[in-house]
Amino acid sequence: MQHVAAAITFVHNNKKRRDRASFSIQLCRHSTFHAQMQFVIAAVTVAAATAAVSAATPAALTIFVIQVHALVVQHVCAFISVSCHFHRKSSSIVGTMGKYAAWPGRKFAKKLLLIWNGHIGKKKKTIRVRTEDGSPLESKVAIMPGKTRFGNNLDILNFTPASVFNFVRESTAKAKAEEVFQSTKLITKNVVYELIRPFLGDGLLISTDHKWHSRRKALTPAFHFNVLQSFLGIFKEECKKFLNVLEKNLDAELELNQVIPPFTLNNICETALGVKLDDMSEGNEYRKAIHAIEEILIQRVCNPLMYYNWYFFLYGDYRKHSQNLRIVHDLSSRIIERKRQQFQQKQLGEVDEFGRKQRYAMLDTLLAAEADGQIDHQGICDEVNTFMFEGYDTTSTCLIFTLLMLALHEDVQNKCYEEVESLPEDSDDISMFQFNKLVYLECVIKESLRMFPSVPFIGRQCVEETVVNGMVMPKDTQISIHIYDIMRDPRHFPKPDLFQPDRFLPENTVNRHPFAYVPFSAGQRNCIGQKFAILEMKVLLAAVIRNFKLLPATQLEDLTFENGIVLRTQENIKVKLSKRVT
Ligand code: HEM
Repeated sequence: MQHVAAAITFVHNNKKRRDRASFSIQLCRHSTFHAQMQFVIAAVTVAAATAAVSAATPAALTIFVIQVHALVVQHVCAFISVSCHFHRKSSSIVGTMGKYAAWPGRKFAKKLLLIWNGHIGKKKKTIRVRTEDGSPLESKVAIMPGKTRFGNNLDILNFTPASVFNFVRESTAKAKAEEVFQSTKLITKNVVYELIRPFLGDGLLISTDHKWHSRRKALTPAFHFNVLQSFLGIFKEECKKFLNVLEKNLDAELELNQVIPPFTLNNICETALGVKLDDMSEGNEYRKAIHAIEEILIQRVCNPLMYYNWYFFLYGDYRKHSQNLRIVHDLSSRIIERKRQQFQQKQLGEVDEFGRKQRYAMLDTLLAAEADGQIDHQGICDEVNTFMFEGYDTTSTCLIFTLLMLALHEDVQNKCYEEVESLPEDSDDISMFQFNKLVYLECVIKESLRMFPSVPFIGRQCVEETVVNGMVMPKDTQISIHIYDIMRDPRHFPKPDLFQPDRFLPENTVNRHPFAYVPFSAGQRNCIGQKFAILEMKVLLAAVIRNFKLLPATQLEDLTFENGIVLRTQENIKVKLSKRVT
């Protein structure tokens, strides 16, 4: 039986859970005992809070989350939504309540508010996002109108992974995203990333400040052209295995979500980490665990009360989360151990036999840094987890969508076929240079990433007061950047919902704004693995197109998009294959 549980949620927007908290009310459907427990807790808190709010002045209602959406400013057509957590601090409510000393529930409500807002009363000033020139905020940004007197908090009732995706998209407005990308102050990730921290630790994706700077500097050479070139043989070998899988699925409907991920996981493990996965079951278990972790993450995003670790521990899927974390962390530990043994046997030198400075793959680089005392074991684990995840799921997603689009657009597929036909017959003879010259295939990958970016939304937060787009954003303001919508802006990509790889032909990109196309993000925190990804995908796509004709089995209209760590669809994506006769 389904229960409707009302939960008052309090989303803190800084680590210390201090002021500028956002406050939202959410109803969630559950059928478990936990839901009943939530209901009891929630019923009490709702009653107390409602009483507190109605007892206080209407000004008290200013505790709420407003999604502030920046309007267009000047020439850039990026989209950005700045989720500014507006409120008047709980302390002001408590203060206002002083006038209602006679109200019997006052003490209880005050206590509740104090619990919610840990360090209440330390600062008396309310800090809000404001415009630099003093004009009304609405003149600079689009503020999502709330449907109730609680602002837009109640508008997110019954969130699901699919509705989160749509809500985030609807709340988008035009503004300059380049200021966010370019800002040296805005390199810290926002509160949502804290939910991935148990999985990825303080690796390159999540870390910030000095740690991020030094790791990024150390790891950049591990993705140098020469290193990538040394990976080519591995990509080709894995590709041969993949083609064998396809051979077995001729004329049947092929579920891309099943066959692509093992290919990209093997690739990242064998190249960047330098370790071959022992058997298929090792990889399967890892992928299943990642999926489970992602599902739990989304549950937490859908119910902000779950942001609290204690609440998640008591009422969330904490145990399932821990079990799956153990699986992924065990695999990465085994990988590090295997590599460490190899590393100790063959200490890596500073220069090669020709006296040139050697460049190492990613895990070798980290082990060398460990030997120099620059990183500890935990640091290596965090980076390995980050690279395994980032390097596998993102490229899988892109390959799945690219193969789907090729199946749906026969003309595009034929043009790609013409291009790849010119490559040497034996794939072992194809050089990196020849892969780089597959210009049209690259346009196809880019167009697919434009329409279906593997990472649709990213986030930042202000660690100090920051001015962006004429808005003064106080410390802890949460910012989400809508990569998905940036790249569907008709001013830069006319008819954005049409798949047109020609948009990326060199002659058509000359005047495009540098921040109009950002599937790998932009600025300092852009993707370190983008060249790796493009090369890996080209190797696979060229081989598939040369050997098979792709036919549609899934239509775009069949798909329901969902929010995940990467872009997800509720349905598996399928294509059909027929062997090309040469
Ligand atoms: C189609 C493939 C890929 C896409 C679309 C993609 C996209 C992105 C995006 C949008 C970011 C910024 C994330 C943020 O700001 O929160 C990012 C960061 C990152 N990506 Fe990728 N990525 C891809 C492939 C890869 C691969 C293959 C690797 C590793 C080999 C990788 C490793 C990373 C890392 C470590 C970061 C964090 C970089 C930093 O903050 O310094 N990515 N990626």
